[in-house]
Amino acid sequence: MSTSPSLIVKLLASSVSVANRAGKIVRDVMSKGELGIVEKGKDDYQTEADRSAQKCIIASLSAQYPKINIIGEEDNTDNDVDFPSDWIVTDADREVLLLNCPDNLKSVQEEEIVVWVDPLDGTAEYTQGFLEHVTVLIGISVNEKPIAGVIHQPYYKSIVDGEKKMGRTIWGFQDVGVGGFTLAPPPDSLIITTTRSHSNPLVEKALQVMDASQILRVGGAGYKVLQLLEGKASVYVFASPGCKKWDTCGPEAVLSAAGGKLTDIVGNFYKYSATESKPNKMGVLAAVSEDLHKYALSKIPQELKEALAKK
Ligand SMILES: Nc1ncnc2c1ncn2[C@@H]1O[C@H](COP(=O)(O)O)[C@@H](O)[C@H]1OP(=O)(O)O
Ligand SMILES: [Mg+2]
Ligand SMILES: [Mg+2]
Ligand SMILES: [Mg+2]
Repeated sequence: MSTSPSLIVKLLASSVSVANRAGKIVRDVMSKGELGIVEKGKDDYQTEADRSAQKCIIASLSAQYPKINIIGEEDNTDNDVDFPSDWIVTDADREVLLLNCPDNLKSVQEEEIVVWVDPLDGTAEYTQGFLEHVTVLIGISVNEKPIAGVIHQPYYKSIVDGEKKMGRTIWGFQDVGVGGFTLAPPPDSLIITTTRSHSNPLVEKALQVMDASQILRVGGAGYKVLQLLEGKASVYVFASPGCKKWDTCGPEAVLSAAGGKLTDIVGNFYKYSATESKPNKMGVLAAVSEDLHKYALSKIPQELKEALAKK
């Protein structure tokens, strides 16, 4: 007997489709060459791609799910100003629509959902030409927890049925699994992934204590979590307050659906209700397995935890 998909399954399927569209906007702005860079703060930029992709995502999801609380990174996006009608996406990914919803999420109502949107994660890298690091992030949370999420990579190149394809969309769903890529085991030696554009002495201290065989410095929270999922890195360490809820909600949902764990640097989970403060003040510690997360956490000295708490 077939039943109609639950609200959460539909929302995840819509998020996959709209992330694809937002990714095309990100590529189109870059090919036009007019980035329209605005400096929001120190080492903190916004481009026309961030603004437009956010309009596309929020307008599309709020048209279909009017009672969901959707929180996007960019706050000066003139949502009322006209934009192309093809930015409103009402398609839903067909494969995701076929997923079975876990019993505990079957009756979730729109009012109980908070969606965190990072229309372009890795803006610094986008403006500097490190396009592979760029992702579009959509995180779906219920009862403060990320339960499903999407990481779209607009510049991922592949060949599908003999044709070149640009972009891929990875999704994760609690108790269901992940899709859109092939999950790989962690590397044999300890490889850390961390920031390339927001480092400081505390970030460097946390890297030193890990005794890693290699440190990868790449942009974006989404891309670093992808590196964990694809076996390119073992642990993601960022002992600094710069990330916010929209940076981690989607990636955390995908990582935990794959059996991994993302917390702050002292091992506490972040909470994703709409009333939570936006900054992830205590940094990020993530790994593709509980064991690796535990190991990395055991390496962080007490002084470092205290120094970050004082920031
Ligand atoms: N100091 C900061 N100011 C603004 N955003 C930050 C800062 N540190 C981190 N971020 C956000 O977290 C993401 C991951 O950080 P990093 O690449 O440094 O590891 C960044 O791409 C950026 O998201 P965004 O590009 O969406 O603004
Ligand atoms: Mg930003
Ligand atoms: Mg971001
Ligand atoms: Mg962003």
